[in-house]
Order: sequence, then structure tokens, then C-alpha cells
Amino acid sequence: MTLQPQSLPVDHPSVQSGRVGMLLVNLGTPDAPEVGPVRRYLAEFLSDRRVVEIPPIAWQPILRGIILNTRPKKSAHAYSQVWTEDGSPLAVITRKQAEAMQEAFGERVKVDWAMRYGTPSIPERLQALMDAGCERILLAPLYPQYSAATTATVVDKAADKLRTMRWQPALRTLPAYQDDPAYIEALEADLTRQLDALDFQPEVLLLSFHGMPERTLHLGDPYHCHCQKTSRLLQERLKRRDLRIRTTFQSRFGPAKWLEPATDTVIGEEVAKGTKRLAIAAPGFSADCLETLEELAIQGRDQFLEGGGESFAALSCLNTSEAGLIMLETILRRELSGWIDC
Ligand SMILES: C=CC1=C(C)c2cc3[nH]c(cc4nc(cc5[nH]c(cc1n2)c(C)c5CCC(=O)O)C(CCC(=O)O)=C4C)c(C)c3C=C
Ligand SMILES: [Fe+2]
Ligand SMILES: [Fe+2]
Repeated sequence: MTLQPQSLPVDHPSVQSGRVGMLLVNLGTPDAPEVGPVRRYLAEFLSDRRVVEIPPIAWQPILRGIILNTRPKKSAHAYSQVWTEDGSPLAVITRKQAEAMQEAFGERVKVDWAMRYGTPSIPERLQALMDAGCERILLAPLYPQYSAATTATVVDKAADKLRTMRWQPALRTLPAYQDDPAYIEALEADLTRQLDALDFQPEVLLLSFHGMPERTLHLGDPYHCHCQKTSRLLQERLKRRDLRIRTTFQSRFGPAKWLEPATDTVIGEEVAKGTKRLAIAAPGFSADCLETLEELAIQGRDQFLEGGGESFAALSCLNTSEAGLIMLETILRRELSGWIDC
């Protein structure tokens, strides 16, 4: 007799038993746009060895002696410019994405959200899912492009929590989705909608991704390749001959060489060559945050208009747009195969 792999009927006990948990995770943000909370958040974030890959003996004195004494004031001011009544945009949007997924998946799945740095923390929310009876958990870092500094550190943090448990849940992780048709199509639909609604026609569209130190590329981090792939696939789908599209990297931090070309350098090049109408999108961010709302929409705009540009638009991230939520549900549902009746 030959044994064959079998797909389970939906009423099979292993499909039906136990509750399934889903934890949406994004980077993290301070609890308030003030120096103290920003310092605490930056201390945790910039002490992560996945983020700053300098041995702690050399890095911690620089971090504690210089960076945490200067940057929190500047960053708190930046956060205060984008803060909302409900809190930091990144946290507010991630919470709304989780609420929308709860609605989409119904009571078979308990959906929660967490931040890698700050609150609500990954260990706390994993415990809450366990306490609610979830024996199977899908951990979903909401980064379309994989990097060790984002995706991997979320899994590390969850593994730290699991390490302390006698009875662990089964854990699945959402893979990066940089070239997933559901993601590329969502970007195409949402950016087309936003571009068509502008009261001017941009000559140039920048696709601005968060930067990384260039050496991470040489060490084998796929982040740069993932960004380039997203950008190429999106350009192919957008098919806008009226637009010159350029891929750039923003948010440089520290003195090391980062991925290029830098978004601010390219804005400078465009104004210098006489571009008058420019739009920027940030397809690598699943939610608007400080880096899009302040760095692109405020600083980028100022730089472009002060340099001689005439019309500027910073387009929104997928956030809780219709296209964004359909995409999220599609990629999450796929990972629940065998756990719920998909
Ligand atoms: C989208 C992917 C991101 C990658 C890759 C990433 C790498 C990375 N970031 C820093 C340093 C900082 N990033 C900061 C903010 C920030 N970064 C991301 C995403 C990625 N970072 C987001 C979504 C945010 C916004 C958070 C928010 O609260 O809205 C900051 C803090 C803000 C500031 O003080 O300017 C720093 C610092 C490094 C060093 C790095 C790769 C090694
Ligand atoms: Fe960052
Ligand atoms: Fe920034």
C-alpha cells in the first residue's frame, strides 16, 4: 500500500480544535511626543544588535553618552508635528489594521497587534493570545521587504518569550511579501487612485524606501534586492508613461554609508534640473509614521518647494485603505491554511 499525503476535511479535529491567534507587528513608537518617552524608545530600539551591528562595548558609550542626550529632543519635536489625538500614527494605524482583520476573520481567529519596541510589547500580547486559548499563533511582521533589522528582530523577540514557556503555542511567521501579486496590485490600485485625485500632474514619482547601512547588503541581507524588486514590479504594473519613476532610500542614520541614492539627494537633483511637480510614495511602509509624515511630507515638501519646485504631494501608505486591507487579508489568510477553513 502506498501512503499518500492527505488534505484534511474542514471538520477534521486538527483543523477545528483550539483557537488561532494572529499578532500584527510593526516597528514601535514612543508613548508620547516628549523627550523622556522618546529617549526610552530610542534606547531600546538602538540597543538592538540587529539594528546597530556594532559591538556593545564600542556602541553603548556612544549611544548613552551622545545620541540619547541629543537626538530625543529633535525627534520629540518631529513626533509632535505628526502626533494625533489618538496617539502616534504608526500605533493608531496598526491598531486599526488589526481591528479590520478581526472583522475579516471572525471569531475563529483572535487578532491582536504589538510593537517591536515600546508598547504594546510582543511578549505581553503573545501571552494575552495564549491566555485567550490560542494554541496556534501567526506572527506577522508588517514589513513587505525582509531585513534582519526589522523582520528578523520581531521573530527574535517572540522566540525570547517562547523560551520562557513550558507549554508553547505553535508559531508560524508571515514571510516577506515584496513581490506578492496581492501587494503589488494593492500598491498599483491605491497609488493610481491617489495620483488621479491630485490637482496637478507630477512629472516625477519617487518610490522612497527606508534606508539601511550599505554593508548589510554585502553581508547578505536581501533588503536592498527586495526593495528593487518591489519597485520594478510596481513600475511595470503602473504603466505610466507620463511619469519618470525613481527608487530612493530615506532616513539615513549615523556616519556609515547607507543605501543610495538618498531621497533628499534626489529631491535636490530634481529641483536643480528644473522639475516643478513631484510626488513621493513610500511602498515599504505598511503604515504612515514619522518617516513618511514628517521626513517626506514636511521636510521633503519644504526642500522641494524652497528649492524652486511648484507642486508636491506625499502619497499615503496602504494603511487601512480598501486595497491595503484586501491585500493584508489575502496574505494572512494564505498563512492560516490548515489552521482554519480557508
Ligand atoms: C520599513 C522598514 C525599516 C527599516 C529597514 C528600518 C531600518 C533602520 N531604522 C533605523 C533608525 C531609525 N528608524 C526610525 C524610525 C522608523 N523606522 C521605521 C522602519 C524601518 N527602519 C519606521 C516605521 C519608523 C517610524 C517609527 C515611528 O514612530 O513612526 C528612527 C526613530 C525616529 C527618529 O529618531 O528619527 C530611527 C533612529 C536604523 C538604524 C535602521 C537600520 C539599521
Ligand atoms: Fe528606521
Ligand atoms: Fe527619520
